[in-house]
Amino acid sequence: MADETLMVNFSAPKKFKAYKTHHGSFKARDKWAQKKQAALKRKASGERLVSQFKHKKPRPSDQTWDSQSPPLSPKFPQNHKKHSQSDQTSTLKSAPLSPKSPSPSKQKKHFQPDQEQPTPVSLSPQTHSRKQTQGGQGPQGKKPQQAPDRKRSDGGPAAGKPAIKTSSLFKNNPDIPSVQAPSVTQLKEKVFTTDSFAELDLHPHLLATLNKVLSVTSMTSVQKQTIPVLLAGKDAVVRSQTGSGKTLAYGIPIVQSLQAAEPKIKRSDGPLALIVVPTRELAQQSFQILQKLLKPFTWIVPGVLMGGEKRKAEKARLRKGINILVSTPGRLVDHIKNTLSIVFSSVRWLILDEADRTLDLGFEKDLTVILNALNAGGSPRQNVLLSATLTEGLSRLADISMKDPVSVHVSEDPAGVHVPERTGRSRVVCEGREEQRAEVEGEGEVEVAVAPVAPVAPVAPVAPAPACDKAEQPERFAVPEKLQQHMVVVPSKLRLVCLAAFILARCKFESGQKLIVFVSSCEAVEFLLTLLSAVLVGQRDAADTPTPKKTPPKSKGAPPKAINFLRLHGNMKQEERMEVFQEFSQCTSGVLLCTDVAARGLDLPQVTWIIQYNPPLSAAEYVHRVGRTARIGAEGSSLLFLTPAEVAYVDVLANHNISLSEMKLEDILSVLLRDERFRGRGRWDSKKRQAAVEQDMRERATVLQTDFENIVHASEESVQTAKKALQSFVRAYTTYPSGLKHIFHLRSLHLGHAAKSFGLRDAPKNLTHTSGDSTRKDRNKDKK
Ligand SMILES: Nc1ncnc2c1ncn2[C@@H]1O[C@H](COP(=O)(O)OP(=O)(O)OP(=O)(O)O)[C@@H](O)[C@H]1O
Repeated sequence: MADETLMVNFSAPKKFKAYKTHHGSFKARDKWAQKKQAALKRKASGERLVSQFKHKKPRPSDQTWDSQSPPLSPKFPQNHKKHSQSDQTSTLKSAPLSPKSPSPSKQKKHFQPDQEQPTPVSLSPQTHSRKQTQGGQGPQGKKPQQAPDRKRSDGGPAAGKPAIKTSSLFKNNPDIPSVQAPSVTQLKEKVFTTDSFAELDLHPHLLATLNKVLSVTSMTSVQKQTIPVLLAGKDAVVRSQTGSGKTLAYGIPIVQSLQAAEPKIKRSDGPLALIVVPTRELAQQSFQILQKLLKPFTWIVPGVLMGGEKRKAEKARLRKGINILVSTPGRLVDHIKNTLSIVFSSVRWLILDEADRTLDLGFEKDLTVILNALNAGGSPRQNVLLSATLTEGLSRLADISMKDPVSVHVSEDPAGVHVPERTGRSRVVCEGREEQRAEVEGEGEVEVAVAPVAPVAPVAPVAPAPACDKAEQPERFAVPEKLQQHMVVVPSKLRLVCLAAFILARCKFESGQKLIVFVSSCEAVEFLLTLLSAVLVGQRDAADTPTPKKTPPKSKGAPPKAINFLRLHGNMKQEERMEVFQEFSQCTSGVLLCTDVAARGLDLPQVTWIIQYNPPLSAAEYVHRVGRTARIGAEGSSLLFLTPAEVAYVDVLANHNISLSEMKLEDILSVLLRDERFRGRGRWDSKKRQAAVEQDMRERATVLQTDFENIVHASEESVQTAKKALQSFVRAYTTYPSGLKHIFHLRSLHLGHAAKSFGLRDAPKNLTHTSGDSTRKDRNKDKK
């Protein structure tokens, strides 16, 4: 939908569309990846990007680059154009990181020559860029002059080393505002109770399965409140925080009731319980839990239907009979319309897990079809809606499909009762219904042949929640008690290096860290996967020591600490999605780059950090994303990236009782001081002064950014891929709901700076968009 509102003219070569990495890991299956791997190998052998000159003695003439000097790789001629000094190269020293950093003039003062002023990274287009030192042909196709190796032998600012062409990363950035996080009373939910499952009147085999197979003994709060209600045959609307055990809260009563059914259930009875979930991974996960619960009750057959699987095989399984059916909405509708053997006359249970998401995803029409088909079946049934963020909009669904539902709100501070105390700049901002991010479930392949369904008691289409009334009190959401929530304000240009530095800090200098990074589009996920893998993974000259002087001689055979990058998004093939899901579930450390396809319901063990590289479309989605960590009473942390223009989002979250503490950009970037791969040419390591340390850090950040840019600009294809990723980011930026447009608006997006965070040296000239009207029209159309 939003696609149509953008008229972006990137003409990426068609063949490039086929470039994908495999299994989410970085594997060279395509040309671009091969090139990047080649670059990686060069680095791995200690050559960095100046390998060709490693053994050549630097000469004074090597210090400069002139028009006679061709660039260094035959692959790069077209990229070797000179960039204007103002926007492409600069000294690092003059730009403040934030208002708190020394002002340019102050910094200058710090770095007087008599105070060992650092050698400025050259501004001059006559100096060698890291790329320029790679060898190859110049603009005029002439041979390069010899360039010295930028590796130092003495630990000092190597005389004879090339200057590094630096991007103006720290210049012309908007000021970082000081963040006055409003004080918020967070809603609390006690996860566990002291009550055992044995107190419920469950079948002994079910009880034994809970204890032995699922290793659970005490009930969680939501289980204690929900299971008796459902066992009593009532409908329920269940809201409790992420990772609090909602799956068992509905799974146990279903299994308990079906195993006791008389006459004994047969496969041929068809579906008796239907569980609808918004994503395939969640469908698979819920199915696996039900399989475990059903271990002692072999006559009850569970099954799963989801987009991406073979319909024929699913039809065959439906024909044989499935008693507890888990499905994504799109695929279920597909079968309702096309599979004769799907019969709902016996359905006694309808569970809508992540019920609000199922509506948000634009599945309301699907849900109407499902409800009509169930009603046509005519059997009385229990209906249960569950989510950590059930909102008012869901009550309409409850009206349609439920009978006097019992409301289970685990929070100690039920919404509407307590008005949290706030100070600061809080303001009420209500999010309207979310725009659908088209890729999310990847169910687009569902072909629905319009076969007539004859509903006995047709239900009206489930209406989406109307746009929030400004005066309405926003929903208060509970987040896990042991979740440490952080935010960092990062100017656009520095986003990529900040993300990379954060990943390095967690995955290279700490162990056992499992990170999930949320990104706003599939293309950006793919792009980041390739780029981060190429730059951060497996460089053998990496030194993990804090100071260069202590750098050990290159260790023979000591493997570099590899970072396991994976990715998950809706444009992936189904098998790949499942493999990645399993792999990330089982690994003990790694980074999962993903879209919101992984935001809901997934129970991935031991995730330590959630990074929201792009802010979510709503506070509810924020809650679900961070809820992938700190589950079931465990500890976990989250980090939200905001640009200076987006800082007001902190207030929006505060209005939903979500409170964040600020991390400083400098603190995140400071990890680069420990990584010698990104060492610049200054002798900052020998100095203790704060200004020198900061200068060193900036230089290293620039080296890192230059690595990214070199990889992106290694070929026209990779430039096009970066542009496509940027384009997808811009498109996603248009999908923030109107209630958040004052924070996330294209007008406040600096394209040139955003381009930098995609490793592009310039803002693409042909990227245009019609930001306002048509986007709005689309959104209104969507609301009708
Ligand atoms: N009573 C219990 N004791 C210990 N662990 C439990 C208990 N109940 C559930 N768990 C575990 O807690 C984890 C989270 O459960 P579940 O995925 O059902 O949470 P949820 O509330 O549905 O989360 P979300 O809102 O994110 O979907 C799972 O690993 C599950 O095995």
